[in-house]
Amino acid sequence: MSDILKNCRDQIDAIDEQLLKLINARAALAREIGALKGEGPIYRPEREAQVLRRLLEKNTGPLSAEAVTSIFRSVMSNCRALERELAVAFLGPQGTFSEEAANKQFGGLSSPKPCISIDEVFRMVESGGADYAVVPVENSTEGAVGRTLDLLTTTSLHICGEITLPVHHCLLRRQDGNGEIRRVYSHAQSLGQCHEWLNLNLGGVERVSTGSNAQAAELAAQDPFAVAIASKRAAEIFDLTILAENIEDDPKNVTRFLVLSPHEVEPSGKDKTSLLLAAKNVPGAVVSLLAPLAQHGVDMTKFESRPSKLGIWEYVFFVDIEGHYQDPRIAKALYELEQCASLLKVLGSYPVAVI
Ligand SMILES: O=C(O)C(=O)C[C@]1(C(=O)O)C=C[C@@H](O)C=C1
Repeated sequence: MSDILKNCRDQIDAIDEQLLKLINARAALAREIGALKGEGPIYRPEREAQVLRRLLEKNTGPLSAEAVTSIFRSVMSNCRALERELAVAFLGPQGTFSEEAANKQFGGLSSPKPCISIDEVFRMVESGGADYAVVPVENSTEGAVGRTLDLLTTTSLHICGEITLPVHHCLLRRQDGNGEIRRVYSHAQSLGQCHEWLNLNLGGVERVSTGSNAQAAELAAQDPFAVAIASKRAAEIFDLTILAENIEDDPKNVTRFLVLSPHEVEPSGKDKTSLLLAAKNVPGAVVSLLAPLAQHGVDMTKFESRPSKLGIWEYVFFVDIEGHYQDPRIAKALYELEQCASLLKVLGSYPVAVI
């Protein structure tokens, strides 16, 4: 071993010892905080967002912003686990993008609860079978996830966080598969996100939609004439060969997920509020819904309409605004909005996603 290499490694050993002491000192403080929380929630998304934002401001590299957030999410996850383990429900099975999103937000999952449907994810948390739910809400190519929006209208849970996940799809096949491809399995959203690529490369092949991409990978693992569109992680789990990578039509394909729980979240300094609105059945009512937001200078980041289940050609609106419902300016705008809407439900205020 060269002297330079030995010297670098000796320095790394010394730094690791310091890091170990410091991380344990941090963990001991987190445990102390845990004891102060009593019956209150252990996971504080607003505090975690503040910790990450502060570190990103201070980061001078060479570690990237992504690396710093990933390391510190894992540190906080381990500190949190000393306070109490959290059960997180998501659309399973293992290997879905929902699992990846949940892992990202919580810095690893000590008690994962994969569910068979989005309905089941909501139910799991509503019935106390899990502490948090992670559900997809919209994709940059395919738009809203209708089932999630519908369930948000009736749930008692609050949105307490958002996760943005770049989504890259792979074409997967059994290791021993060769010859004719007769079927391509994937979730309908993913088939849509790879529509052009499929037209160009697998034009005549039947497209079969499945409950999840992971299920598609599982089916392809049993079918020598099939391929699946799923993640790299699904390829590992189901022992499949990657025939092609990044086959999504838009290379900037991103899915946004929501985190839900029975608890509300305190302001973090950079928050979003999601609202469910319905307009009165009079001319100009939809336009008047937007007036209080404009008057108070509240920025809207999303406006999505969805057929209401109550009547034909009646709609509800999902609106995201910048700010926390406890901010006096937002509170005023919401009060005025309530006067002109036939329905206003605050679905939750939560920190804007950190990377
Ligand atoms: O500040 C707290 O409330 C903590 O419990 C500490 C800590 C952390 O490790 O920094 C852990 C869990 C919470 O979600 C937020 C932050």
